[in-house]
Amino acid sequence: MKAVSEVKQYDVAIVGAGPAGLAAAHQLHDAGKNVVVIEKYLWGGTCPNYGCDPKKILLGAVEAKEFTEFLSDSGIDGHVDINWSDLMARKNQYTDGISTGTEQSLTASDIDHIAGEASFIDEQTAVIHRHGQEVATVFATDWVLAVGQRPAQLSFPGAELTVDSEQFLSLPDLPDEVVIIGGGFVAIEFASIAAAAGAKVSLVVRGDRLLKSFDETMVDSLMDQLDDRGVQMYFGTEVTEITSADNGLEATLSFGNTLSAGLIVRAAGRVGNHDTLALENAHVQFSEQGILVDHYLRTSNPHVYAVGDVANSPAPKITPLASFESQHVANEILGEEQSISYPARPVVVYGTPKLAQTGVTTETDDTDRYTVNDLDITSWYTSYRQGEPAARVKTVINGDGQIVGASVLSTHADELINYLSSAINQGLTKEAVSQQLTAYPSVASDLTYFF
Ligand SMILES: Cc1cc2nc3c(=O)[nH]c(=O)nc-3n(C[C@H](O)[C@H](O)[C@H](O)COP(=O)(O)OP(=O)(O)OC[C@H]3O[C@@H](n4cnc5c(N)ncnc54)[C@H](O)[C@@H]3O)c2cc1C
Ligand SMILES: NC(=O)c1ccc[n+]([C@@H]2O[C@H](COP(=O)([O-])OP(=O)(O)OC[C@H]3O[C@@H](n4cnc5c(N)ncnc54)[C@H](O)[C@@H]3O)[C@@H](O)[C@H]2O)c1
Repeated sequence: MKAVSEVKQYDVAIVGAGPAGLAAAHQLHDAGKNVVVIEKYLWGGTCPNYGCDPKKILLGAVEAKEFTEFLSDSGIDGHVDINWSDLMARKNQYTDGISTGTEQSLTASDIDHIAGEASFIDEQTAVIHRHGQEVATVFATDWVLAVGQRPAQLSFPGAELTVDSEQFLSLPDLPDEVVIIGGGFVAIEFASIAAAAGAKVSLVVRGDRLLKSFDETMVDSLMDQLDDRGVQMYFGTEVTEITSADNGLEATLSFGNTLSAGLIVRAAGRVGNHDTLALENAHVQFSEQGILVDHYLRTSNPHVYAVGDVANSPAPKITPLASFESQHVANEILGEEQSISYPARPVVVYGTPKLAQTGVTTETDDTDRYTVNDLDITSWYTSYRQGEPAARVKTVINGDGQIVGASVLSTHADELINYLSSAINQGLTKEAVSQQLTAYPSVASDLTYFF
């Protein structure tokens, strides 16, 4: 076996300093464990550096513009434009300090951390490489793998001319014409931002609909809104080639026609970073969907757990779930043996408008157990006040009158879905919700009338 650097010994080694890795690191350290965190790129991971947070900063300007347009000729005169480079500067001002600040907070908390890429050499030992050099060897009693995902590559000729989500969120200029490949979260969020910022946006979607995990009728309502905002959608088609043209790029679609674009964004799903870890040396099994875990989030190696985006667990790959899984594993390492059970989880697509869902699907056809209410709330006070062009809520109520599921389409869907998730997790009936005191008029005061 190749000689390794001096072996550092820990109770727990955590690979990946995103929301998942950091949550476990702080919890285990606070409980007295000797912990190390290993990160190969930016401290803080995807969400604050090149995911959720920068995206929602861009959306801040989009919402301000939309709110102005909603009241155009109804109290607001004039036109608002998004200045992309100023907006990007504002975003950079936020993200530039994230990685350093996160590392500083590990130092301040006295948590050992190593910059570099971890790969296993046996069941409990990994070497850490930085810029091709071996910088450390780590042995730990337990390992938490929280290495996340990266954008999937595409393999047609010219695919290297596309940009991924991280590059989109740092674009110095936004071209006039943008093609986005994909029909999931990233594609819709970026289409909403680019269209509001003035680009002509085309979505190229391989399947026959957007957002397969959401209620189809709600997705149809979202599509109508995207259509009204000028987003062109091509379904059942793929990009088969991209070539450089005089003024930019040209994408050829599988049904033969071409789209010109200054920018082509690859938003065709994400793949796990487990392939960076030499998992075979640790006898940790994985599939294309990520690291295989049981109900305790344990891998095939009893010393190794996997959490967050890289775990092939049944949870959606979003930040709150990454932290939730991580806290669960930290509790297990601290001696609390319990299989994981997920509460109702709010999932939001930050488009224009936002689409959110939680709990039992509003597409349920189990009429013996559930009643589904479907309300167009566009004319309700909250939407009317802001001139919102479309708003809709669906709720699922069980036989005991408890709220068990919901879908919301609205500029306020991110807030409403939190209230609804909270009601579901507390087992509240519709009567109990109507007895809650809320400020009036407010988004929350509409809740009483949803059921
Ligand atoms: C564009 C975009 C927008 C998003 N928006 C939202 C949103 O609005 N809301 C939401 O809830 N979720 C959102 N997500 C998803 C969210 O970012 C992820 O669910 C979350 O970051 C997962 O956390 P994690 O810790 O599992 O992985 P990550 O945050 O990806 O962290 C994993 C870390 O591991 C590191 N790493 C990888 N391999 C190694 C190795 N071998 N050695 C050392 N380090 C390694 C990586 O560099 C990375 O820093 C978004 C994602 C994207 C891409
Ligand atoms: N608001 C949020 O919480 C948020 C935002 C962004 C991302 N995320 C997370 O990141 C994950 C990844 O997002 P995503 O949008 O990249 O993936 P996704 O899995 O949501 O969607 C991928 C889409 O690309 C399509 N596709 C795949 N290959 C294609 C091809 N060759 N041509 C055309 N279309 C193709 C798929 O049919 C699908 O519609 C999400 O599942 C979610 O977990 C969450």
